[in-house]
Amino acid sequence: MAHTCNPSTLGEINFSVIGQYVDYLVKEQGVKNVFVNGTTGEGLSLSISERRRVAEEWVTKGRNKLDQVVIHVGALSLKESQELAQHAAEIGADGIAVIAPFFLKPWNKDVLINFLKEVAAAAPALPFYYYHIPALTGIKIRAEELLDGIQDKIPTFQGLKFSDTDLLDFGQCVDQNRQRQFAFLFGVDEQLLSALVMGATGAVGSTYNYLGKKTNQMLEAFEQKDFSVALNYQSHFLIYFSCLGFGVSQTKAIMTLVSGIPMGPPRLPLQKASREFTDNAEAKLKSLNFLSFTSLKDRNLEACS
Ligand SMILES: CC(=O)N[C@H](C=O)[C@@H](O)[C@H](O)[C@H](O)CO
Ligand SMILES: CC(=O)C(=O)O
Repeated sequence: MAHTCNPSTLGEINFSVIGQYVDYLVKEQGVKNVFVNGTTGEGLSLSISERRRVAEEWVTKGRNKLDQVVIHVGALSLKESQELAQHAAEIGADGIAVIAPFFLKPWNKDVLINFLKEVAAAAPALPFYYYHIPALTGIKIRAEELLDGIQDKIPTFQGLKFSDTDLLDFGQCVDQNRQRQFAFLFGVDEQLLSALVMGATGAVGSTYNYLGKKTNQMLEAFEQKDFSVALNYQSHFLIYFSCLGFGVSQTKAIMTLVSGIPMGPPRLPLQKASREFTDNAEAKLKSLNFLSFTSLKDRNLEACS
């Protein structure tokens, strides 16, 4: 996530909370891998210099605490994407991820691969992940098709972050690459259990910021083949939380309530979650015994220093 800390409409980034955020994820949520400057972090709404600084902060503060820091370096400009990829390598990140460029669009698989290949080549020693998120990019090229022969073009290809509800496509990606050691990271948190059944090897998502511990319990139950317990986690928490709303603004508000770390509002064109949403979320979280910080809401959401 980016920590945009207002009063101004620009939503400046509050870099100073990143260290605290790392500690919270590791100690309170049992989350030791982070995906920086993606959707939740509003990576595409940040300037290149902001993206560089956020990445540096996560890598620095995460040293000896986090296992992996993967930086999303996708951009509309190939040149900017390459600059960010090279930067990620220089600062010692563990991997890079890229979405499809979404204004002037790659119209088929080969064109998309050509773009990704040029970005990957700017960081030839870093594992490369394709970030498939068609609902936001508008690029509907199936992941299964994209993966076919991808290592010939992108030798550093390491895996996929699959943020789409098409479990058939996801299952085919897994099935057709069985011999390869790819990471199949699933990104629709509400469907994670189904994706595990289809062969997901991990998950990347916004809700793990505050549901990391619960999700780890679900993964554990799945591992133990205790499917009714796993299903209970999936339905109880994620379906419950989806009533609250899962947009980027809402995630920041929920995360502030749950963690006590001021995430601040998002940057335009996103808008801060409404007061009504926050009050409702606070009441629901309280009823679930989710809040360790019950009376800090106003301070956390409004005041940032
Ligand atoms: C569109 C979006 O933000 N997708 C995230 C990951 O990619 C997910 O983690 C969702 O936020 C999550 O599944 C809640 O809908
Ligand atoms: C949630 C997620 O995966 C992202 O922020 O990109």
